Amino acid sequence: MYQKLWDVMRRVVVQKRFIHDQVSQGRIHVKDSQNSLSTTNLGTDKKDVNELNANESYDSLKEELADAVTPLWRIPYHEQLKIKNQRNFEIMVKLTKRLRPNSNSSNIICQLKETLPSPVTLHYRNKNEFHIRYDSDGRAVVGLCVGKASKNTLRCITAEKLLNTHPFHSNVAQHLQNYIQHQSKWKICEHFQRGGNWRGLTIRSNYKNEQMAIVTIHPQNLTGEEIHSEMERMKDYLLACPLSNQLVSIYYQACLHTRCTAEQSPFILLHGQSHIYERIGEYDFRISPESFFQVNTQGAQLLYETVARQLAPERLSTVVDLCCGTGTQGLMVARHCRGVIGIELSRSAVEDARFNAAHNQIHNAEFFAGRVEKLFRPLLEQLDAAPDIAVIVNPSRGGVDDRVIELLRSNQRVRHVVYISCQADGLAMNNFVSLCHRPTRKMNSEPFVLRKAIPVDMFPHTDHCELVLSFRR
Ligand SMILES: C[S@@+](CC[C@H](N)C(=O)[O-])C[C@H]1O[C@@H](n2cnc3c(N)ncnc32)[C@H](O)[C@@H]1O
Repeated sequence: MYQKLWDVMRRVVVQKRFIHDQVSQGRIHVKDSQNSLSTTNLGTDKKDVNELNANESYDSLKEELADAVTPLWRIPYHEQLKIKNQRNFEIMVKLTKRLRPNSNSSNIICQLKETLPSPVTLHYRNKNEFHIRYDSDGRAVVGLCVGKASKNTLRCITAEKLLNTHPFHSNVAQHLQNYIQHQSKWKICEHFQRGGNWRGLTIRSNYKNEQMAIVTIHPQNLTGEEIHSEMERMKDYLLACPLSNQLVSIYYQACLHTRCTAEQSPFILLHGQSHIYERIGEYDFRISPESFFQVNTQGAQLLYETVARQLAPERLSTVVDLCCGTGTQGLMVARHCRGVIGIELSRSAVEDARFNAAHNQIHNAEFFAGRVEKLFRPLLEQLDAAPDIAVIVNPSRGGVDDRVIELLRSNQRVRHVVYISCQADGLAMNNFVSLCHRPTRKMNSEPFVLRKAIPVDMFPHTDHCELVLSFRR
């Protein structure tokens, strides 16, 4: 049943038919898109979802967006977790087959725990990246896109009905949309060569519901002064809207490409604070406009606690946090070990990490900006006196370069690696295989053994899940 459900998630049309069948057979309980919920037995999120959906209706566009962005939204949360359990089991079967081609598929390579549920299932995203496009009537929409430009089916739909999106974020998007529709002389930039300026809006928020808005525009041929005066007008408009007291920071970025780093094109502060601050447990973390931060803060706390338990660094261990972002994970174990060293590509995230260490009075953590595939070797050479090195690896979806895995395997003082993957059946699986395969002529060092896999659900209603893998030797 869950295998079927998994396939269904990927194809929305089939999804609806399948879920209809399952419901009529009483196997699963789904939310009715026209009105609250169709059955009882809803587990932990029953009350929230009931409250949320009462008297609400979804038009077909909103439903299409919900199906694309949150493909499990019709299924109660405890059923979603079963789907994720099954999915993670399949990932472990795949990994087992790659490492032991002759093995029986019911015998997976390590202990697989049940998926840890997200502490919050509704409106959990602390960041949304909205697009700005025209609708079929030529009106500006600040929302999320579904469909494909190549097939001429691309549409931008407002996100206020999405279960994972905070109403405050949709609120700011709505205000900007009103501004563009009724006040601005600028057009929307849908294709760089065809002119137009408005491109996107990113909203970040924290536990206090304070928000940072980052508006992305294409400068085209406008002068700096023309850009700045339009941005000032937009800022004044947003600050005159209801709930604008929550908008503690407004930036814009004039960007010539699909995405620009701060080095390519600076983020210009129009209003308020330069950063927002998020709290996880007893720690406060500063976040810059472009730094990575886990999108579900309470889920992140669960993830970091899970990783810390698996890593269990000793007093004399040095913890190396590869792809450390703003330093969150490493800083949360720093008090339990000799020291923490983080490597991260984004300069602004590294500046945040250094600030975060000082701000939380952690004095045994250092952070370096650069690529792990370049910086990890010299770092290990500097650590030649460290008795024990425990490594956290938390890269983007593509995993880390082979050279990083070779270094982990060839350094005998690395006895423990905890790898966090948001797409364990993608390229990252090559990393897991390389850590564990038996010695070859190219990599003849002692392999790691995968001891435990713990899925942590950071993304309710979607088909994504983090997987924490604990490797030892
Ligand atoms: C999934 S995030 C994890 C960040 C951090 N561990 C956390 O929990 O917030 C992945 C991070 O890897 C960084 N990154 C991607 N490729 C990298 C590379 N080659 N070298 C160093 N960092 C990289 C990204 O900038 C991003 O901050």
